[in-house]
Amino acid sequence: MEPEDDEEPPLAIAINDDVVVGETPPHPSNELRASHRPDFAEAPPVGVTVITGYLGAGKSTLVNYILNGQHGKRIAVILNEFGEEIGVERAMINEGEGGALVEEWVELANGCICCTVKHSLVQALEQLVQRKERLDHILLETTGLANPAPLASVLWLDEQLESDVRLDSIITVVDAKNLRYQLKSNHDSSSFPEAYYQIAFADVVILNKVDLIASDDCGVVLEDLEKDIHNINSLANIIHSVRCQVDLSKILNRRAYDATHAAHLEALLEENSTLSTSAIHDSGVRTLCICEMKKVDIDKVKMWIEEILWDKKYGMDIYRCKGILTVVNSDQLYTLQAVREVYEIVPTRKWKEEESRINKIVFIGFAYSWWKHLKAPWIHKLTWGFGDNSLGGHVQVVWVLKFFFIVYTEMMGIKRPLEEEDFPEPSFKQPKQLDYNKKLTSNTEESHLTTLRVDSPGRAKSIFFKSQFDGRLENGDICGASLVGKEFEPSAPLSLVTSSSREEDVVSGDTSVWSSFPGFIDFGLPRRLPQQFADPYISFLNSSPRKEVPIGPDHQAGIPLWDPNASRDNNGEEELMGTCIIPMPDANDSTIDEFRVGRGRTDCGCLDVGSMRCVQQHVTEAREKLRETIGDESFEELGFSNMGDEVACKWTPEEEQVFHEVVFSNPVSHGRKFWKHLRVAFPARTKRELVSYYFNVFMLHRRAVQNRSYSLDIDSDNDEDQKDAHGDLYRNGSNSLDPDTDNDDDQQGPNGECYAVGREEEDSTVESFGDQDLDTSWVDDFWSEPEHVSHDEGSKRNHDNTAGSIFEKQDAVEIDDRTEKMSSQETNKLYADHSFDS
Ligand SMILES: Nc1nc2c(ncn2[C@@H]2O[C@H](COP(=O)(O)OP(=O)(O)OP(=O)(O)O)[C@@H](O)[C@H]2O)c(=O)[nH]1
Repeated sequence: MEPEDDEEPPLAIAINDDVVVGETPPHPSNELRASHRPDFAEAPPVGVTVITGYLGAGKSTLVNYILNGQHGKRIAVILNEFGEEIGVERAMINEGEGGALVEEWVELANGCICCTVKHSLVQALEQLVQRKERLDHILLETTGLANPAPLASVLWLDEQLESDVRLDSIITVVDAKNLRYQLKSNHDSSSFPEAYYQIAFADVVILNKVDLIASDDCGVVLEDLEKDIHNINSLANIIHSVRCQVDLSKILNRRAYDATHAAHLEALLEENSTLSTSAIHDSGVRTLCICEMKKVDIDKVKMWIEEILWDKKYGMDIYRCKGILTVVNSDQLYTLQAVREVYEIVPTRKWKEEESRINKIVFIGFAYSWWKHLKAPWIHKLTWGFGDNSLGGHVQVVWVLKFFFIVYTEMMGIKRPLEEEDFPEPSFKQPKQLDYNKKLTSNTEESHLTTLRVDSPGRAKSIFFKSQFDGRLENGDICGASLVGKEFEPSAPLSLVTSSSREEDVVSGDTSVWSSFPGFIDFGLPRRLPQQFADPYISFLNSSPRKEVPIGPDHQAGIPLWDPNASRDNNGEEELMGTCIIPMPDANDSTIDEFRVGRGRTDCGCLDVGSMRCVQQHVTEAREKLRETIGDESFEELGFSNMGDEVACKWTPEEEQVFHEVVFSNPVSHGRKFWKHLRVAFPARTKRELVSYYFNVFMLHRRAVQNRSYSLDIDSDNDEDQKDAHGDLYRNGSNSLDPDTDNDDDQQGPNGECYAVGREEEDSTVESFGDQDLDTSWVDDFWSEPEHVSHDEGSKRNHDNTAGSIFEKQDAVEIDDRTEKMSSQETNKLYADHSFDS
């Protein structure tokens, strides 16, 4: 296992313009200490105002108001957005006429600031305060679904930051129109926990949108709302506002953490530390993001939005929607804003020349039924809303956790895009890789046209202390410099959407493949180019990476001897030996035979019985039946929605392609560890997601194909050739996607039917990992190359590997046998065991 803890964390943002390009920037934590910065040693700490509030309450309105205010302060803003909002937010931000100007845009697609990106937050702060001499204040706008507790703990309790940054105050913006509903729902059913905690932590509550309260009973309603707020937080100052136009002296430099407030905050933090994730996040909330390049007809969009918001036509309960639109016969950028059923579409400004005109709409709301609809044909209706009936590209549906974290400051006065030189020169050692790049690019260009995403909100894992946060995997480096210094060193093999050596290839890399990697900066900034493989053949010389498993009494669990006479009176572990815990069915019961496991389905009427499609259909039916039986809530809670092929929905086709490529390009026979490369290829994916995808989707698909393959159809020379997520053939080690005509029939059944590797699911699924952190460090040590599953006892119709790899084959059989026998429970246990080990 790599000594990750010793590594420097990836930089959040290359914000220090004093650093010469090419030089390693100084470690931020060193920079942070006043002793290392004699020039600024005396400078007072920079105040950080946390602006929080539920979805659509008016946080951005407040930020815009502050940035444009005549306060004379140089303000930096850190913005953590939820879902795929970056494009939307960025376009919507008023860059300030005479007010603050945006200097830098950075996205960290790592999760909710309150859950998973605290580490990145600290780094961003560290780097901001390095320029403290030009900075008076920092605003930190959270997502509408953030719990302020972890932020408060980072800003207030963190000793490292103490000297340079101080928590000035927590401002919570609430929506006067919707607050009642949110608090009542929280009271009745624990929905909207975020709204509750945001008020609980506030120093100031801005009771915004009072203009939306009917004027007749406005006074009474506001008084009641104030009572509600004070019931949650008696210390909060409440300010009424319309469009957050408040006296800024009541917002900035409050120095709220005097003795009284500090005690209050401390008590809250203490209380919060014991809360479970589900207590602080509404687990039903999802994000759906739709992108479309074509210009839209604004009337159709309005009709479509009204159907969604007002008629709830697609079963969605939308809490929040925002978007940018490019409209026919107009060069104006239109913004769409909706909070519950109130919406507006207004022209905001002219599209800039360098901007790519796009429609991008983000919906956030209660989610269960969305998924059903996403699979259903309403997608077509939905895109029909955009001008014409054709999709113009294929629709991707993915479930991903993605949040964006943007830092911009007013110091420079103009945007400073990253320099071309900030990005590493790629090395190109394998000409074949170039073909693959081209293929990937062309495959994905069309899919760039229409993108449909469903995002899931983050779940808090380590609530309080940043030391608990493992930023390595989840915390991708957005500027690339630090990754290049570590995982992307020239010799490090990396297989993903690799770059080519030519300039035009760099340009052609601007596809949705790139956009599926959150670790780059979108909107016109140069793409970070990952490095190529080292010589793939070199590791042929290495021995098998398989680890030795020690045996003997020192390493194995003790199993007591069977004693038929053991009585329950005995204490100790023997007492249950021989005692039937789960009653077994009566062997003489004839009805049991009917349902005997292993006989296959008796009720299947599919024409393509036994095909992967057939299996998938039955699994889906069983899943739906189970959902009906146990109810949606239990279904979600037990993790069934994160199990099996459902997991694939959280991945874009491009990501899946890269996943396959990475795994197959790092085969056991080459002594490679694909987990390591997966982590590099997917810096924003958690270990849990990687492992989950591997076991729930990748492995089951492979097994499905293998189970249906005939040994005679397989060219033994190409034993390691694999098909990727979309059925394209490529060869391990060579990274070639060149189809091998010898293997054209690899996936044909006895009657010549074709088995495409697609969205199928085998009869078994692997259980989800629940809400706990999955420590997959064992993956590095133990499960080095489980993908090498080439022999299948069960199907007797498998690859017949002949010459040249006997040693590998033995390994594979062992691994295969073990996975074959693993039930989902056992698999989970295996994860758990190894998490504990490591
Ligand atoms: N009528 C009315 N609308 C307001 C007021 N304040 C903000 N809005 C509108 O409410 C919508 C949401 O405002 P934002 O500032 O984007 O809300 P937010 O809290 O940043 O939203 P998220 O980023 O989704 O969390 C926008 O359409 C605003 O124009 C107000 O006082 N009255």
